[in-house]
Amino acid sequence: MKKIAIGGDHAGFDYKKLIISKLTTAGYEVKDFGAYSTDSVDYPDYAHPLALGVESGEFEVGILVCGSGNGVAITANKHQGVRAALCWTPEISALARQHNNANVLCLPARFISQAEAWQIVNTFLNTDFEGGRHENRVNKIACK
Ligand SMILES: O=C(CO)[C@H](O)[C@H](O)[C@H](O)COP(=O)(O)O
Repeated sequence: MKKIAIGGDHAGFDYKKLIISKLTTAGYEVKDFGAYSTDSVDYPDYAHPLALGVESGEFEVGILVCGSGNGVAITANKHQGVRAALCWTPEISALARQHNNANVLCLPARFISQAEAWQIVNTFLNTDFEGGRHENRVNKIACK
């Protein structure tokens, strides 16, 4: 079972809480990197520690939630080995895994419902990288 890191800012707090509850019920081991309330915070303070955990290999998958999903995605993608994808439908989420081998899922809490968020998470966790022609492309992403 995958070890999952989850985090976000105040805008993602309620969604994060719901996703943690569903993941735990499903038997996943989940580490919550915060934020821990809806008090206003700065998303890099949570996205950087989570991305470090994925970069180091401690966590196979990360999930980040902020208002638009962009702040956390931009932050996480500063880390080598992190491929953070902003996903707003299950179809985009599947493609982020199949074609991009994304290892961090970024959710826009202010633009999707909680039910949609869970479908997107579920798809991300249950879709494999296709490899093949995509392997070489993904290998070219990293800056040497
Ligand atoms: O980083 C973001 C936008 O790129 C996130 O959506 C934040 O959650 C958002 O900026 C927070 O906005 P707020 O007005 O401070 O609640």
